[in-house]
Formats: sequence, structure tokens, C-alpha cells
Amino acid sequence: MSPANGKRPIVDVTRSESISASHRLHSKLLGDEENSRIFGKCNNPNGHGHNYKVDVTVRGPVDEVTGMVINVADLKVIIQKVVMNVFDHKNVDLDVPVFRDTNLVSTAENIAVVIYDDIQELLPEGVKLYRVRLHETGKNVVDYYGIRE
Ligand SMILES: Nc1nc2c(c(=O)[nH]1)N=C([C@H](O)[C@H](O)COP(=O)(O)OP(=O)(O)OP(=O)(O)O)CN2
Ligand SMILES: [Zn+2]
Repeated sequence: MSPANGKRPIVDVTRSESISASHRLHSKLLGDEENSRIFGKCNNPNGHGHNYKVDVTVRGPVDEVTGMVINVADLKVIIQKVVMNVFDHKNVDLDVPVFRDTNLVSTAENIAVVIYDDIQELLPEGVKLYRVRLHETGKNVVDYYGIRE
């Protein structure tokens, strides 16, 4: 393959994993009534579970020698550490330190941000994390691209 204009193609590589976890939508910054009003059935003290799907996408140039942006075997190890070991078969609010020990509510948005930040730290130099997509249910999906304002 001869690269067009001598430039290496930029390709997105996605690895997906599934996790089962329970949680409750509840803000430590609010009283019980306000929590119930805002989060409704999702504020039930017994909590509820989801079969989440996480899609982790890295974007980068295809290496001329290996033909890869990143070896998915390496991405798999990172996702195992950051996603599976931390969230799978856990109660997000009680078992995941960043939710247990802070005021973060265990929404899909916040879980996606936590996963993004933790994966980014473990990626090899030069590999950019493009997006973390979290499917909370078959109908609810959030995307995080690492943008903060
Ligand atoms: N912006 C957000 N809104 C809501 C979140 C969230 O993470 N971010 N989460 C919830 C609940 O945790 C849960 O995901 C909602 O479950 P449910 O209503 O059962 O799911 P569906 O919308 O897929 O199912 P319906 O059949 O439409 O009820 C709530 N809001
Ligand atoms: Zn939920």
C-alpha cells in the first residue's frame, strides 16, 4: 500500500466490552425529596441493574510496519483493568471508589467520563483516545470525547 500524498491514514479502532452493574441515581448534595423528584424510580433505595456496553475508540495513524493503530490485545488489557475489574458485577455507588468517595452521581455520563480519564492515562504515547461510548440500556447511550469547558 502506498500512502496517498505520503501521509499515513488515520483510522479509528474500537473495542467493545459488556459489564453488569447496579446503581442508584442519588445526589449526596440533595435531600431525599429533591432526589426523589429529580431521579424518580431510579432513586429507589434498593437500586437497579444494567447490562452496560462500553465502546472504546482510539484514533491514530496506521503504523507502516505493524499495520495497526494500536494492538487490540493491548487495548483489551487496558479495558480489563479500567472497566471490567472496576465495574463488572459491582455496585457502582458502593464499590467504585470514585463514586463512593465523592459527590459524583452514577449516571451514564459520569461513568463514561471516569472510564475515559482512566483509559487515557494507560494508553501508549502517541495513541489518542477518541471516544468512550456507554450504552446504559438499549435505548440510552452517552458519548464522551474528553472535552471539558
Ligand atoms: N441523563 C441521564 N438520564 C438518566 C440516566 C442517566 O444515566 N443519564 N439514567 C437513568 C436510569 O439509571 C436508567 O438508565 C433509566 O432506566 P430506564 O428508564 O429503565 O431505561 P430506558 O429509558 O431504556 O427504558 P424505558 O423503557 O424507556 O423506561 C435515568 N435517566
Ligand atoms: Zn440506571
